[in-house]
Amino acid sequence: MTTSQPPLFQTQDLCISQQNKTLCQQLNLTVYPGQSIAILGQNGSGKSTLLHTLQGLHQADHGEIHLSGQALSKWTGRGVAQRVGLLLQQVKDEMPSRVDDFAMLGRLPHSRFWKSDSEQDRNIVAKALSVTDLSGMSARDVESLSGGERQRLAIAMLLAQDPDLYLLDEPGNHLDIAHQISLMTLLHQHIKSMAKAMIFATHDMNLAARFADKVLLLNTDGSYLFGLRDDILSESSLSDVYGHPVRQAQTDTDYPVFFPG
Ligand SMILES: Nc1ncnc2c1ncn2[C@@H]1O[C@H](COP(=O)(O)OP(=O)(O)OP(=O)(O)O)[C@@H](O)[C@H]1O
Repeated sequence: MTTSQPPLFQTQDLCISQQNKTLCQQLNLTVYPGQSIAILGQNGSGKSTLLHTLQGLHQADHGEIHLSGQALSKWTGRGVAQRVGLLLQQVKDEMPSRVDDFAMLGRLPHSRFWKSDSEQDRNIVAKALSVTDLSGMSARDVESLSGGERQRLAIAMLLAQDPDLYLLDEPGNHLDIAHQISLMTLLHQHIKSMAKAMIFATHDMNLAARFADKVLLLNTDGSYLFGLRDDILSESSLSDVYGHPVRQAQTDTDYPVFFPG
């Protein structure tokens, strides 16, 4: 991780609400290339709404969002789609489509409408399907996939999109532990080696502890804690944010491990 480069992404005094319910007050986030940020908070605390706001899908009440030094509102939709990718928590019902054609949709922000898929596009999609363990299913219909396979396909499409900033809403949803760890490791290594960044919302304290450099704890009143993982994650801060006791396990891992008390 380097902080000598300019930030990839920044929010200044961001305030977000839904139907008059305050979700985020005066949020100041700075994300540098190579950084991984986890968002933790109770159900309904605003994790998904925040991710949607960071991609421009939800309008903030107040504050600024900057992507690569320019206000998000100044980028074209295509410019945002080339730079920011969002993994939704719930994938809407897909149209009937082959798995590889569906993953190819990730290349849309980079393609010219009068050109068909290039060999480079096809190679990128083939690689995305391979690393998500879907190569053997590329000719299958999306509708025939299991929940975990659909989640891997959504991640494959995102990898094909190749954004600078990955916004991931519950990336571990539906995944068995082997795929959870392998895909989070893959994304983590990818953003480190390619100077990209990711912000992921999760209910898994241990995915956050293992894969985040920084953590945002969102409280239900819109207040928050944000900082380096080891400054933020503790038995008391997690117990406070969840309203339930959380204990830290004694382990020899280089990341903390927590469990509900
Ligand atoms: N379109 C909407 N209209 C009205 N209220 C909404 C809408 N979308 C979200 N909300 C409300 O905003 C609050 C935050 O929702 P959000 O989905 O961002 O929370 P979350 O932290 O991601 O929750 P979870 O952990 O359950 O996924 C919730 O109270 C939710 O009911």
